[in-house]
Amino acid sequence: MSGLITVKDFEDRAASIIPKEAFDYYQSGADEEQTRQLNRSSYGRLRIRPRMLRNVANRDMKVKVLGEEFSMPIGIAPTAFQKMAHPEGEVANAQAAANRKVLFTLSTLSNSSVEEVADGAPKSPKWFQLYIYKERKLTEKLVQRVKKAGFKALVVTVDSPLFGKRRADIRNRFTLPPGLTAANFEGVQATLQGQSGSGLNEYGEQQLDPSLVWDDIKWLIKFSKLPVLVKGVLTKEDAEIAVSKGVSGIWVSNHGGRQLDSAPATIEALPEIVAAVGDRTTIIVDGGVRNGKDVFKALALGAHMVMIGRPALWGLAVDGQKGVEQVLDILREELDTTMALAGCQKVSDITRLHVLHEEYYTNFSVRQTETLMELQSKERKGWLKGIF
Ligand SMILES: Cc1cc2nc3c(=O)[nH]c(=O)nc-3n(C[C@H](O)[C@H](O)[C@H](O)COP(=O)(O)O)c2cc1C
Ligand SMILES: CCCCCCC(=O)C(=O)O
Repeated sequence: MSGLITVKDFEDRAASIIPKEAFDYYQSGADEEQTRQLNRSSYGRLRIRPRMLRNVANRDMKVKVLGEEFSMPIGIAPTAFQKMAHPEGEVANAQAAANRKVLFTLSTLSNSSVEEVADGAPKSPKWFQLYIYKERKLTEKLVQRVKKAGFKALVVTVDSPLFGKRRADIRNRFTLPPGLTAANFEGVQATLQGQSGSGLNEYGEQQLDPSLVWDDIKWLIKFSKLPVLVKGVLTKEDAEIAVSKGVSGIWVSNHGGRQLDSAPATIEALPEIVAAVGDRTTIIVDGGVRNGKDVFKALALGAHMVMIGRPALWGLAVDGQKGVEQVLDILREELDTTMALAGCQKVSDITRLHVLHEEYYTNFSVRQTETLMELQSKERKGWLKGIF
């Protein structure tokens, strides 16, 4: 597609293609959308400290996460109901990920079933995002199917005992368009009603289990025998508990600002989590990532992999599988440029010292000079006291 050179270009084009009700569902955050906006603006407050003369002639973005190699540290986060963006939905998104050798995560609430995605994109490196249902047998059956279909890990979303109030969905009485279902289920679990407000809120209250506690994660690890990551962690306390229960990774997320409004931006929450458990487990982050500089900043603050949610939906809406590939290519090229200009040849060259909060430059003081010196000795391990 010509003329589309940024993720924002894809978003604007998608807005003119997708029906309003679906675009509102994809775009919206909870309540006043403070957290959704903060996810973006917080990246803008971070500065990259570039290093010079580092021989960046040959650059390499490959990373290994949970033993699997990916072509770059950018993957696709789970988003529900992708056939509202394009008739090929999740299969096209997963195939784009396979073609670019990046991680794809399928939502429990997909319009294509786990089997359809596994058959349609057999080479896609894929994880499965799990919502735990009140009817536990339903979850158990689904996990068995996920394993059989070849998904490599489970990502349990822990920020959704119920769904945040997305005002546009309430006003639109959001429900799935005719012909689309939650394809992993049959019967009542496959449909959304939207009787008195948003069908999502009604469905969540009826179906999902709000009584979950950390021991349920232990149960899932034992029962599934798959690596389990927890998605939606925003504090070092929860990160510590998660690691003590045996998870294989922490996915720092505020659900794209769609759950608790006033929660911190994920790039603000990341440093305390990295400082607490970053040397013991895999750290993934998502939320507001829209260009290669954002990815670089998240890696500098200690993430091992950075995920995109809405940008893949915009790519899908604009041109199906090819559109997602183009969005991934834009981000890859931008990260590559950022690495070169910041003096990094490979991902492991990106260190904690490559990123500082704007206050370091705009509000310079002795205290902050000391902080920088402290940082120099700790490199990636420490988090920036007094600046965040
Ligand atoms: C339309 C939409 C649907 C989503 N569906 C799910 C879902 O089914 N499960 C889940 O864990 N997170 C879901 N998320 C959250 C994403 O996985 C991810 O955390 C978020 O989109 C990242 O922020 P970004 O969109 O700014 O990149 C959804 C987000 C959006 C925008
Ligand atoms: C329970 C039906 C709602 C699907 C929610 C998918 C999701 O996580 C979202 O943010 O939307």
